[in-house]
Amino acid sequence: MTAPDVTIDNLTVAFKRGQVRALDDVSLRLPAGMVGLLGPNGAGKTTLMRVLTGVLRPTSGTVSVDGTDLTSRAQRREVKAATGYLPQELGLYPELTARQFLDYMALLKGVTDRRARRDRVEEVLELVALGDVARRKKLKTYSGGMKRRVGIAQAVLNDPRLLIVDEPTVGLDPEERLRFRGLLATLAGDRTVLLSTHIVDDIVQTCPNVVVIEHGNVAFQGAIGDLAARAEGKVWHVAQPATAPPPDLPTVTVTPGLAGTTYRVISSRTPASDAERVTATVEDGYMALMHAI
Ligand SMILES: Nc1ncnc2c1ncn2[C@@H]1O[C@H](COP(=O)(O)OP(=O)(O)OP(=O)(O)O)[C@@H](O)[C@H]1O
Repeated sequence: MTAPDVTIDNLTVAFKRGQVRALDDVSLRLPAGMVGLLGPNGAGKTTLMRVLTGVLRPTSGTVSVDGTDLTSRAQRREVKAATGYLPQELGLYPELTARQFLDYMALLKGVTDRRARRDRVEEVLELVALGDVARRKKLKTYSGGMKRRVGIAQAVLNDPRLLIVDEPTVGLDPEERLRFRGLLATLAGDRTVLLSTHIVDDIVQTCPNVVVIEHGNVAFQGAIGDLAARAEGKVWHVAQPATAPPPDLPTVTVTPGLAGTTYRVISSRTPASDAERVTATVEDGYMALMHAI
């Protein structure tokens, strides 16, 4: 497999007869490997993912994976083959085992040959490390992390070039979260995995590249280190003897201590005479971007 080429050009998605522009003339190039997708609520992330999975047709613009135009009705079959999707809420059938469920999903995806289906289901179960349990147990007995792994297994049944994963670690305990992150990184290889999440740490730990969407526009696309660099020189620790925050400055963290509270704030100017400048993180970069500082 060569590195996939995911290209989005001048993508606009309008709702309500054009009154709402969920995406407004968005152009992006998604490289192979893991790409984080960040943005505040209502920014347009879900709309972008729905277009990329072929569920939603854009108002204008083009999206292609290895030359397959995802917005074309004529290429529907190719679109299905090119993309895999793990939505936030994937309906699993509680009375089925993972294997039975995946067999059914493979059938829906057009694998009609029984033996081919069985082989592929075994492969993906192996890939997500669910082999043994899946043989015996019904899905209703699975933990959150195991269910998420079944979700990923169904999304990669067709070995897609572009895998889209929406808020996958919400509700997982810390250990399950780490395991799941590891699984996504393994799957990335030379495909593109687009990971949408509000958990910046998930992106910091797994994604070399990141896209930030705000109000339907691309606010940032590039290397994760460059997003952090966006805030370099503008991150301060301000200690307050009382618990009143420094006025009007975006606050990244608040750390209570014996001598008072320390606020981590973003500011292009020294916010207080005793403020200490500190190294910027990705979260700081995101905050600086959102507040146009
Ligand atoms: N079917 C629709 N009809 C009308 N407006 C819509 C529709 N779908 C999305 N929108 C609007 O488009 C904008 C972008 O929505 P979208 O769901 O893509 O945001 P999001 O970034 O995924 O948000 P969240 O993080 O909360 O899931 C919002 O203003 C939303 O209200």
